This record gives sequence, C-alpha cells and structure tokens, in this order.
Amino acid sequence: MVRFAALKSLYEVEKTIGTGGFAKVKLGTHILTGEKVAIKIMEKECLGDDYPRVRIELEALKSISHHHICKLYQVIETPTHFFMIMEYCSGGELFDHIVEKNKLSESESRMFFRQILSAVAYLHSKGYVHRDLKPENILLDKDLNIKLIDFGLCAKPEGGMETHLQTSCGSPTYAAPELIKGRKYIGSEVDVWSLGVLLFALLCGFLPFDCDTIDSLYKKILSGKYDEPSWLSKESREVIRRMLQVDPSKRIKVEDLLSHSWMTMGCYEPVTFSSLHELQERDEEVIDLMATYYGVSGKAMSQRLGEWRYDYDTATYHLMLARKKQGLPLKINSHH
Ligand SMILES: [NH3+]CCCOc1cc(-c2cn[nH]c2)ccc1C(=O)Nc1ccccc1
Repeated sequence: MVRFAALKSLYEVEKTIGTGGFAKVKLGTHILTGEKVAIKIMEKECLGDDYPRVRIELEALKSISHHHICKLYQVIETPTHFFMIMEYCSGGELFDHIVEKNKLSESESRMFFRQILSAVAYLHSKGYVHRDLKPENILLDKDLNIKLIDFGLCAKPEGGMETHLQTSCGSPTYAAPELIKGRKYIGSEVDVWSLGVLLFALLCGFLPFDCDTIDSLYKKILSGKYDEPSWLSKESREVIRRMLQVDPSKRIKVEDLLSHSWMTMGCYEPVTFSSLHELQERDEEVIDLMATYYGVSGKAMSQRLGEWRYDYDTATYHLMLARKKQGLPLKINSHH
C-alpha cells in the first residue's frame, strides 16, 4: 500500500477506482467522519503538457457547486503531487451502465439525460463550457444520480459565452463538426452536439459516428449523417436531430432543450438547473459540532468555513452535511 505523507491521519487510502491519462483515482475514507471519498492523485513530474488541465479543473471546481457535478471537497498540493479529494460516486461510470444494459429504455434515458442537461445548463449559466462530455465522464452515485467529472478541458471564455474558442480538444467521437474542422466555435454549441451524441448512445447502445479510422470518422461527423434505428421513437429521433445539426446556427440551444417536449414527456416539468447546494443555507448544527470539536466559537468556525479554503475543514463540513442529509448520526471520530 503506497503511503502519501500529505494524507496521513486525514484520509485512509484504499483501492484504485479509476485511472485516466495523467491521474489515478483511489477510494479513500475521511477519518474524522468515516465517510468515503474519491482521491484523484496526480504526480507533477508526470503531468507534462497536462499540467494546465489540472489548474483549469481546480479553478473551475472551486467556483461551481451543483448536485449533478462531482463535488470537490479538498485540494492538497505538495512539491511532487496534487491530491483532489472529491465526492465518491459508488455507481461507477454511466458508460458501464449502458454497456451492462446494452441500451436504456426511453424513460431511463430521459431520467439520466435530464440530470446531465441540468448540470450542463448550470455550467453554461456560470460561464463555463465542458468540451469533453461523454459517458466515461459521467458517474453515478449510489442512488443512480448523475455526477459530471473531468473539467480539465473546460473553458471559461473571457468575453462571455458568445466568444469564439479555437482549441481543438475532447474526444473526436463526441466532437462537433466545427471543432474538428479547426474552425472558431462557440463552446455552448459544441456541448450541445456532444449531448446529442450522448443521448443517441443512451437510447441506442451504440454511437452515431463510429469508424475504425480517424479520417472516416471525421468525414462521417462532417456529413452529419448517421443511421437512426427503426425502433427509435419519432420524438427521440427529432430531439437528437435538433442537437446533431452540422450547422451550429441551426443547432438547438440549451435553453430550448430544457423545455423540449422530449424532456417533459411523461408529465415532467421543464428541466431546471439552479443548484441545490447554492440554495443551501449554512448548517448551524454541523458548524456547532465542528466548533465544539476544535474548541472555538460557532462564529469563529462559521467565519473560517466561509472562506472556502478547500482544506480539511471544508471537507469535514461537506461530509457531515452529506451524512445529515442521509439521516445518519453526526459524529466526529475524536480518538484515532
Ligand atoms: N473516466 C473516469 C475515470 C475515473 O475518474 C474519476 C473518478 C472520480 C470518482 C470516482 N468516484 N467518485 C468520484 C472522480 C474524478 C475522476 C477524474 O477526474 N478522472 C480523470 C479525469 C481526467 C484525467 C484523468 C482522470
């Protein structure tokens, strides 16, 4: 078991639950509360050109907080490593859920897609674009709620959401035509294209544009032509077609997707995107428990937490809040 001095007496580190190019994600336990967390570990010397992605993700995750975005609790930086302590999503990747069930029913697809759309609409409302939306970057918690991850390629265009971006990034399979053409593009429009590919994958269990060579994949995406399975409902084909428009100016906008008839079928309300976390008042009971544990006043504790330092106290506060929401007894393991 590899030991990380920086995590000593704060977190227990357990098995590896995921790896991406430059990061390893391990299951961990937050010692003070006993709650599970995901610890994303990055070795600085292995980052190379991916180093900027870490800074981008850290800055993004520190300024957003939404119930369908994997929460960042704590950041620990040492001379050799970054550690990101995050919300644990025990349901794994949406990708594996689709593979396991071969394809999802229209109603299950709608349940998941509405949550993904809520996260993306929230992101856009905060001036961010994700740019790498795909089932591998969508996790499920134990209640099968969607949690978006991997903000390493996200962007917060300086001049606002209408500013053109240029960087070509993300996975080609989910990338919009204007992006793979290397043209200037509007971030929110490329996210809508990826959402279209995603919804197709949920409903069909395979990808609309999938070829064995990059060149034929690009040709197919630029053509915008894909096979619609005959068993796909009329409404599903229509909403997918509105997202998979090669001409970005003809592509449906996120705000119109929120109230689209496919989203509200089954007497659903239009998709909302305000964050349950941001609406949340400060929890005095948790603050008082922490204040007592640290032997400081409630006011001092509240002051300290209000600075959102993403330190151990930030993690302890959020994890105790999560326990309270599950109806679990609030405890602080003093002896250890
Ligand atoms: N495809 C996802 C592999 C697992 O990755 C994660 C899992 C969790 C997770 C697992 N349970 N709860 C949260 C949280 C974050 C990540 C993540 O950011 N991975 C990653 C992204 C870019 C490059 C390298 C790795």
